[in-house]
Amino acid sequence: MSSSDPTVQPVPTSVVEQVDAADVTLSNPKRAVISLGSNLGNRLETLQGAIDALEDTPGLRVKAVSPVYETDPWGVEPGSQATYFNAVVLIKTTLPPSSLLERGHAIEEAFERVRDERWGPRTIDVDIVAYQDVVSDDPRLTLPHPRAHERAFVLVPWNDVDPRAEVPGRGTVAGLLAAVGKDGVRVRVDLELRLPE
Ligand SMILES: Nc1ncnc2c1ncn2[C@@H]1O[C@H](COP(=O)(O)OP(=O)(O)OP(=O)(O)O)[C@@H](O)[C@H]1O
Ligand SMILES: Nc1nc2c(c(=O)[nH]1)N=C(CO)CN2
Repeated sequence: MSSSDPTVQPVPTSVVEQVDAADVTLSNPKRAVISLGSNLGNRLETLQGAIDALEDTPGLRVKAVSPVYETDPWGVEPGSQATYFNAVVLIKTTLPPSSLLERGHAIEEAFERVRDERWGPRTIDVDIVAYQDVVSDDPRLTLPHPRAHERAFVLVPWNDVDPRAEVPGRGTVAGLLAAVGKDGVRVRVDLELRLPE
């Protein structure tokens, strides 16, 4: 169609600007790091289900999945809860952080997670560990996750999938891991999570 076609209305500049802005967002996905944990029910199946649900999210692609770790429950009386399976996934997404958190909550609900006690047992926990280099102290979504830097069950699998990673404002994952140690975090080489196709 030629630009002189009299049936074509000119597109207002404001619309062109909006479409261009949306295109930039779509072609400019952001990196984020998600921690998954489960210590109730079929832990491996639930972790895989959460990964598949993340991949099924419009505007989100799972780029890497860590090995599975069996980990001692952190933050509670030793022996008071079953061990966790933990993993970390790297994603690229055009969703803003708030929508990513919402999606994480929806996945937790789909796996019938109940919230009755702090750090209580759960079928699935979906934590946003980091979103690009965003730093925010908003209690609804604190970035990076306020306890990620002290949790070996996050740092060990994160280091596997991105050995050069940094926790914004805290230092390198490798350095933090050297300080925290790997106690209570055991790789399960007999198990595997699939990267969705
Ligand atoms: N980075 C984050 N990732 C996930 N939730 C967050 C984050 N920052 C703040 N929150 C808020 O924390 C609230 C409680 O989250 P949740 O019940 O998963 O905590 P928890 O897993 O028991 O403990 P922890 O936060 O120590 O992992 C969520 O409703 C959410 O709004
Ligand atoms: N090992 C382990 N401990 C935890 C975990 C977890 O995923 N793994 N999650 C918690 C709350 O987010 C509290 N404690």
